Amino acid sequence: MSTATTARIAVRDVSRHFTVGRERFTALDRVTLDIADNEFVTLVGPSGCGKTTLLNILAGLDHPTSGDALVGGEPVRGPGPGRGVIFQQYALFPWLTVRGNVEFGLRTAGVGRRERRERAEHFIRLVGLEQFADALPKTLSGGMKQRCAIARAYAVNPSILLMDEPFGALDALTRVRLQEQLLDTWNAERRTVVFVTHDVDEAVFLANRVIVMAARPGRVFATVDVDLPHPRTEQIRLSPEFAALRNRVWQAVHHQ
Ligand SMILES: Nc1ncnc2c1ncn2[C@@H]1O[C@H](COP(=O)(O)OP(=O)(O)OP(=O)(O)O)[C@@H](O)[C@H]1O
Repeated sequence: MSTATTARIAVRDVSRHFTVGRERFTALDRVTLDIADNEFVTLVGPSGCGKTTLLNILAGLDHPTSGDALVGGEPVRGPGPGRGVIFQQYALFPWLTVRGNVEFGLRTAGVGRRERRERAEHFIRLVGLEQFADALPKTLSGGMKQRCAIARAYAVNPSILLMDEPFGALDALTRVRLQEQLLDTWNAERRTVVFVTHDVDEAVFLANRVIVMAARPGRVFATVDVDLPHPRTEQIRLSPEFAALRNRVWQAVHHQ
């Protein structure tokens, strides 16, 4: 399978209104932003600022009321294989093993048996689940299920990964491990990643750029470039540079 080369995202003046009863509610108000090929961007902001709405629009699961969401210069009209989506709930098929889950998308894409097997093995190894390739989801921990979901999303070779609070339901330690593993995976096989989180530390640790959103109406409030080196180790997490960036993002989120 080839990887799409057009993973550039352009959001142009996107607004999204919802009508509830007689009330018209502005979930997104003229959001404009550009995300480059292979960039890792995190979206952070208070509850209700439109993070999920924006991600859904990029996924093609929702549409702007006005404005355009473009991927590789083309308007997003619906979901597509070039964009993999990972949600907070694991969304694995309970009757399929880890390998079966990772192979599933490849089968739908018409990939032959042998290549399917090879690609699944590769991504299962990349997320460190090789010992559990034949296990069913119910026998896995939350963190392992989420690693399986990441392997499954990666396997179909999307050029863009859209992740909505994927580690939100996990304990702090598992969360930190998965952040490191996600970055290892991203360093090994670059993708454009848009990652929604409530967690300021997570937003800074993962990103090349943090986009801070504000609510009522949902909009881009601030952008913070994260120039911390890779690999991002525990040492980086404990560094004064990390603390300074974290404080900037924290201020932007909490003193809007
Ligand atoms: N289908 C819908 N119908 C009506 N209102 C909606 C709908 N979807 C979202 N909204 C509203 O739009 C606003 C933005 O919601 P969204 O889920 O995008 O925010 P969020 O920043 O992801 O929030 P959270 O961090 O709590 O998940 C919220 O006020 C929400 O109530």
